[in-house]
Amino acid sequence: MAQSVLLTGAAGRVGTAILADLADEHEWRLMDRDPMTDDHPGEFVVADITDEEAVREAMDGVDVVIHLAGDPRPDAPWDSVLTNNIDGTQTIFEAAVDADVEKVVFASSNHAVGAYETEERTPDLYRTHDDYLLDGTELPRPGNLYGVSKAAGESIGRYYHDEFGLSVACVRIGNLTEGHPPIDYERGQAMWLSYRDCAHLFDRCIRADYEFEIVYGISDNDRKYYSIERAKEALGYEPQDNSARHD
Ligand SMILES: NC(=O)C1=CN([C@@H]2O[C@H](COP(=O)(O)OP(=O)(O)OC[C@H]3O[C@@H](n4cnc5c(N)ncnc54)[C@H](O)[C@@H]3O)[C@@H](O)[C@H]2O)C=CC1
Ligand SMILES: O=C1O[C@H](COP(=O)(O)O)[C@@H](O)[C@H](O)[C@H]1O
Repeated sequence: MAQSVLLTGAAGRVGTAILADLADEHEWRLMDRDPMTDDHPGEFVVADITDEEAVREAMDGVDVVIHLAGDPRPDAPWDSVLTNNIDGTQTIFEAAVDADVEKVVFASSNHAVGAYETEERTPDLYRTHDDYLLDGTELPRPGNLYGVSKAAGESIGRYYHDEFGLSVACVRIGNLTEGHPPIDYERGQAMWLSYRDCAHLFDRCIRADYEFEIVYGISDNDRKYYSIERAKEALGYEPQDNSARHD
């Protein structure tokens, strides 16, 4: 069934991948601090996610929030991730509870667990012969302040689930690259997420029933150190792409 979905950070790369395949699948309300120049479905709200009043207005009548807005730079400074990724995310969750939203899907990141990639484990970790696998049950282990902000976002989601019963899915997105896996970048190839698998995974997050989930958002790459089993089991994720099938 089509859902009414608020998509924050709609003008960015992940938002673009989602809307490319799902524009006609749901009723969209899009939010970003930058206006969107391309054609887009639904209403577009130009607002910052730290603007509580604007967020509350945008949340009215919404079933599901996909929360992408934030500073995506792995080297982002603390003041930016504190404002955009941590404070902004808390504002979104608080407003979602007050608006009786059913589900919030949070764009987490591989960088929430980046420090598992120790010197001893890499680069073997990025290759098919290595069987080391993170499955989403491990503790966060960020390798930068951006990763800290994503781990904080997951904890904020856990709190709003436990305290208020909101359904929450945290997707630890790998490396979203359009058309083909990253070139000459083993780490990126192991965590590649194609545009169509990205759209499909977020569609499953909109449609599936769950309580609180942390899943990895990558394609079905031969080389992988993130398990996609939980995304398959809990959400019905069926990826079609694999970085090993590209040159
Ligand atoms: N692209 C990727 O491979 C990955 C992305 N992610 C996460 O997915 C989300 C989306 O990332 P991308 O689309 O790649 O980034 P992007 O930079 O292309 O898009 C982010 C969008 O959010 C908006 N935004 C940022 N701060 C905002 C604020 N305070 N209020 C309103 N809008 C704001 C920006 O204007 C931008 O349009 C981010 O949270 C990022 O951390 C996580 C892992 C990998
Ligand atoms: O969280 C993110 O991760 C991807 C992949 O990380 P990288 O350090 O291997 O580039 C990154 O491209 C994206 O910008 C970021 O938001």
